[in-house]
Amino acid sequence: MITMKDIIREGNPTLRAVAKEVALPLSDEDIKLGEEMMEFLHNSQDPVKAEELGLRGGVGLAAPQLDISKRIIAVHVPNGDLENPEPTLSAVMYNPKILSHSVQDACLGEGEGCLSVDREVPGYVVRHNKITLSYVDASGVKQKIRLKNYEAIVVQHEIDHLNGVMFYDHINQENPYALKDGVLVIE
Ligand SMILES: Cc1nc(NNC(=O)[C@H](CC2CCCC2)CN(O)CO)c(F)c(N2CCN3CCOC[C@@H]3C2)n1
Ligand code: NI
Repeated sequence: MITMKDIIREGNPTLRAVAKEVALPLSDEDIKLGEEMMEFLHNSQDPVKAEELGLRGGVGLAAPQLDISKRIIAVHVPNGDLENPEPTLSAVMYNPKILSHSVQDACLGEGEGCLSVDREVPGYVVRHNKITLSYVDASGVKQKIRLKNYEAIVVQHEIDHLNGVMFYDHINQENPYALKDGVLVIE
């Protein structure tokens, strides 16, 4: 089971490497890894388990954060409306690829954090508001989906990890809260 000790922190060169595509058909090992990554997200969002296991909350995780330089991400984005238990997006994605994106940009009003970064880095992380994404799912089926707003932000943060990009690479050094016209701030 994945816990915080398995997550590498900034300074580890794997976080700055470009991860390799996984071979198809998916190996049992890669399928098992994806399952463990998703289990981590579920545990991290369960107050009792997160407390028990000392987990920081997570809505996404990328294999390089486990020192595994493979193009695998897991995302589990709960529904904003806590009454509705259905997550808005829950998937393990192999070889995810952004095919196209909106001109419109967006950022989280709260900024971003990262399980591999043990410090607050304030500022807006400007990303694409909408993306069209292809990936291979855990059953080995090629998927093509469109995401927007919060779900699109989460997936872009994870895909950045596959390319050695950290969220703070996007923050404007002069003025971390500088915003060009038309950037959607997602609260
Ligand atoms: C936005 C948010 N980021 C949390 N952490 N950071 C992460 O997930 C990093 C990835 C996210 C940072 C910004 C975009 C992607 C992990 N990253 O480093 C992987 O590369 C949260 F934990 C969180 N939520 C809201 C939903 N809540 C449901 C109940 O359980 C607690 C949970 C907390 N929202
Ligand atoms: Ni991260």
